[in-house]
Amino acid sequence: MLFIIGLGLGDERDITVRGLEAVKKCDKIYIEAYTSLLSFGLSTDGLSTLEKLYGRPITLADREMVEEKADQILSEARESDVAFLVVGDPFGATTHTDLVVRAKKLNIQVKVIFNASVMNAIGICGLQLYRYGETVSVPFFTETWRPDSFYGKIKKNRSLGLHTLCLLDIRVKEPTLESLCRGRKQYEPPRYMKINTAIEQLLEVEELRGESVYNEDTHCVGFARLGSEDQMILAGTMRQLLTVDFGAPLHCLVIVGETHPVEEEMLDFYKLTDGVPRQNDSETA
Ligand SMILES: C[S@@+](CC[C@H](N)C(=O)[O-])C[C@H]1O[C@@H](n2cnc3c(N)ncnc32)[C@H](O)[C@@H]1O
Repeated sequence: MLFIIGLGLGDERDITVRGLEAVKKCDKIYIEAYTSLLSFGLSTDGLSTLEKLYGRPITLADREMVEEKADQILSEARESDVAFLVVGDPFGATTHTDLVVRAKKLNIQVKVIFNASVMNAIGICGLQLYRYGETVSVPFFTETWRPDSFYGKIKKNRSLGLHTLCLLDIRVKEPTLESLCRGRKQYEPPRYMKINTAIEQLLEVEELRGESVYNEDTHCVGFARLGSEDQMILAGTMRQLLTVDFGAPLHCLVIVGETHPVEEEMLDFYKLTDGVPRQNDSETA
């Protein structure tokens, strides 16, 4: 049996009771480590807090492993109970449907155990989840690659008065250009996009495309480390948020659409007034 288990957003204590029970009875445990940040952490003694909690070793499944060695995970799941852990929810933002489809085609039983996702945690700012349009991803721009497909989607959402969740790029285990040329893999240090970079890139694209989809005065909400004790949530214009230090990753950004008075009332608590938020939200984590 293949158990696909959501770990939630904060730390190792956010696994559900049902999830923990499943992990404890599995013969092998993998953790997906490329679409989210392990604030759950691999500690310096080499044993992660998760491994301590479960009393079991965990294999880090990076993108290469999940994409190239899924067969190994699946053949183990055919013979025994295997846990595949995902930070957040297994089907929140990053869908692990590929693994599920492959398992089902091989007649391997799959059990999914849900958890909180960034997709619902953003509800804390008061913007109603059912008033969002399509979620977009903002990739890191390079000198030669500046993809802007998010722009059309944001335009559509805004034309309908809907909010837009922007998920920000994560670069983990990216091979260096040099190593690709030499055929021997070496990796860039991990990079997590900050809200400031995302806003810079969004404004750059607006400048280039010029379709007046948003501008520096457009209202947004920035979120950092949702679900952690020190989560940070601030509402302000793009200009205001551009200079805020949101601290350590992970970050995401919401571009606010048309608001209902009830949404406004809640959002007000997170608004920057004279550069200072009315409320620090860490106590609600
Ligand atoms: C591809 S999604 C992974 C979603 C995860 N499976 C879930 O259900 O939450 C990763 C992106 O979501 C956003 N994100 C994930 N966790 C976050 C958190 N705790 N606080 C703020 N943003 C977060 C970041 O923009 C990050 O790059």
